[in-house]
Order: sequence, then structure tokens, then C-alpha cells
Amino acid sequence: MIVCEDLVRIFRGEGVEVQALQGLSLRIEKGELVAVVGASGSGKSTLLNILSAQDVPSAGAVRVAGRDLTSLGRRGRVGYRREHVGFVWQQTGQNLVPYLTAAENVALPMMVAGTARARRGRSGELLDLLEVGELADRRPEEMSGGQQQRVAIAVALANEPDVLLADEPTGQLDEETSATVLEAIRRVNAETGVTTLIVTHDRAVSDHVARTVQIRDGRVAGEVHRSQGEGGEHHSPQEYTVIDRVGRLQLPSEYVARLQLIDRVRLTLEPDHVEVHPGKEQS
Ligand SMILES: Nc1ncnc2c1ncn2[C@@H]1O[C@H](COP(=O)(O)OP(=O)(O)OP(=O)(O)O)[C@@H](O)[C@H]1O
Repeated sequence: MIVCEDLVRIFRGEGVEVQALQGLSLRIEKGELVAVVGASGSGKSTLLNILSAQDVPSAGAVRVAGRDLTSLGRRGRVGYRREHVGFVWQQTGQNLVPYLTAAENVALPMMVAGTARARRGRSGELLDLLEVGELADRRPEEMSGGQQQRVAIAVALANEPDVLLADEPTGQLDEETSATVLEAIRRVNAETGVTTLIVTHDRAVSDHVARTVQIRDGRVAGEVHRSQGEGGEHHSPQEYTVIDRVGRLQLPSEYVARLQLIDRVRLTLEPDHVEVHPGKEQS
């Protein structure tokens, strides 16, 4: 559903050049729920701006739902944003029209298609799915931050987008409220099958998603996969790291600290894997 290949985005201005993305490659399958985490300035917003066709990469390829975003013209981009992506912003106030009720906010993106009755019906269904059905007639100022974000998710889903993109959707919320919003996103993904990408600097988000991609300096540095057993229990997470074309890879910092890996490590090649040992064992 989402394919990025060697994405580069360079910002130039007044003699300085910033490489926000430096060869980022990422593949997300249809229906996946993925969190992208990274420190401030690592390129997360730049990636989302490209995926929502608000920005174009300086080099590399990007395809969403089979569309090559680099080849879209101005009208193509507007159509893509209106019909194929749903967006949730960090600022709760940015997601909703303040003088409209929750139900009217959700119906707004559906104005082009559908009858008033169909719009009302679907708004109600979406608000129920986000467990804010009873707030249908309230305006944003009459809701909490977490409730506003759940209504915002309903708005983003109104036109049945191929992908749901959320930029720090819990950035303005406390820990407990954040957990309810992330849980709502997880449920929406499971029930509607919409491919979902959440960008955040909050590593706690990986408790709520099966796949967390870490970006550092504008490229993918590693991944954590968490699978859930049939009884709902979590298996221990699987860490992945990226190996580059010449075979270099970066170990997760927790592993390095735990085993006090420093300067040199000892490698042993097994039939189907490679082991990494602290170098001091060698002597
Ligand atoms: N329009 C722009 N002009 C110049 N530099 C930019 C522009 N947009 C982003 N950058 C730079 O690109 C780099 C990546 O920025 P980006 O906003 O993608 O990071 P981020 O991971 O989303 O950070 P944050 O978590 O703070 O939002 C930063 O160094 C930033 O200063």
C-alpha cells in the first residue's frame, strides 16, 4: 500500500542545506498498522508530508495505493488528498471546524458525494466506532482533547481513505488519554482494515502496534515487531535492524548497553544466523 524507495528530501535556503531524508526506504502492506518513531528532526514530518502529497521528494520513488506521487500534477494532488488519505494532526484544534458539531464535522468531507441522509447515517456509524457517538451534537469546545482526537479520526475516515496518516496524534494529551486514542486507532485499523501510519516521538506507542519503525537521520534505522498470541498475550518483541549495501548494521542501544559491547565484538557464523559476542571473551 505504501512503498518508499531511497527517498531524499533536501531543503535549501540562505546558504544552508538540510538533508531531511537521506535515502529512506519503507514498505507497508495493505491493512498494516505501523508506528514511525524518531527523535525531533529525524525526518518524520517530512515523510508524512510526502505521503500526503503536500511535498515532493528531491529524489527517490514513492507510491501509495499504486499511485506514483511524484508524477501527480496540482489537481492530481488535491484529488489524492481528498479521496485517498485521511489525516489527523497533533493540534486538536487543527482537526475540527470549531463552530460545527461532531456529526457535522464528520459529514463535511462527504459533501461532494452522497445524500444528506447517507451522510448522517455514516457520520453516526463512524462516531460510534470511535466510541464518541453520544457527542454527535457537541462542538469541539464542549469536548476533551482525547474526545476531539477521536472525532478527528472519524473525520479522517469519512471518505473511506486508502491510508490513515496521523502526525503525533497524542502529542497534546496526557499518558492515560493518549492510550485511549491509540487504542481507538488500533480498533479502527482492525475493524475497517485501513492502512495506518502513526508518526510520533513517543516510544510507548510500540505497545499498541505490531510494527514500529525507527528513523534516524532521515533513514530507517531499525524495526520492532510485536506479535500477539491467540489468547491475547504478547510474545517478546522481535528487533530488526537495517543492513546496508556494504554489510554495516547498527545494534539497538539497549543491547549494546546490556552486554557492554565496546570497540570490538566477536562474530560467529552459524548455518542460518550470525552471533555477536562481547569482544573480551576472545582472550
Ligand atoms: N521547510 C523546511 N525548510 C528547511 N528545513 C526544513 C524544512 N522542513 C524540515 N526541515 C528540516 O528537516 C529536518 C527534518 O525535519 P522534520 O520536521 O521532518 O523532523 P521531525 O522528525 O518531524 O521532527 P519533530 O519531531 O520535531 O517534528 C530538520 O532538520 C528540519 O529542521
